[in-house]
Amino acid sequence: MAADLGLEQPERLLEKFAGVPQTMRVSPCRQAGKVIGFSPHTDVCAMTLLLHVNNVQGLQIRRNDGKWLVVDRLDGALVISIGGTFEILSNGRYRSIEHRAMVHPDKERISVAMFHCVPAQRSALCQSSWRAALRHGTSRWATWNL
Ligand SMILES: O=C(O)CCC(=O)C(=O)O
Ligand SMILES: [Fe+2]
Repeated sequence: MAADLGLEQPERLLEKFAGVPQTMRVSPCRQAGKVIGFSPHTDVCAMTLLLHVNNVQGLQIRRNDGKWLVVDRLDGALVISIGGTFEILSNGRYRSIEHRAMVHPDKERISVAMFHCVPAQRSALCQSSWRAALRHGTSRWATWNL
């Protein structure tokens, strides 16, 4: 992805978007068909790595036709999603997908995410950089300094 974005120093991507881990536990609910664990959203960070820890499926992504598609759980596999930061920095070349997570009627659901984000204290500067990225396209990203 870094190469595709035309970065002169692809390894700098790792430095800029440090990972913040978070564990999510969603309690079972008998009325699972009527409630949502995580409401529809797109992640704001650059990239999310998600691991479904126990054997309880629940993640769904919204397809272009508006229908929800179940993301099958694969043992030990990470689900990697693009966040809004990357969508902006790539001028929409990489799209942040809308997703949600459903609850299970009788099993707790546990997932662990690593959100790769711009550090919060730098966000004001980032917002002006995003605007620059939008104006000038991805080539500006190569010289984007935090
Ligand atoms: O637990 C999941 O499957 C998704 C969680 C999620 O979308 C999030 O925390 O942003
Ligand atoms: Fe999410």
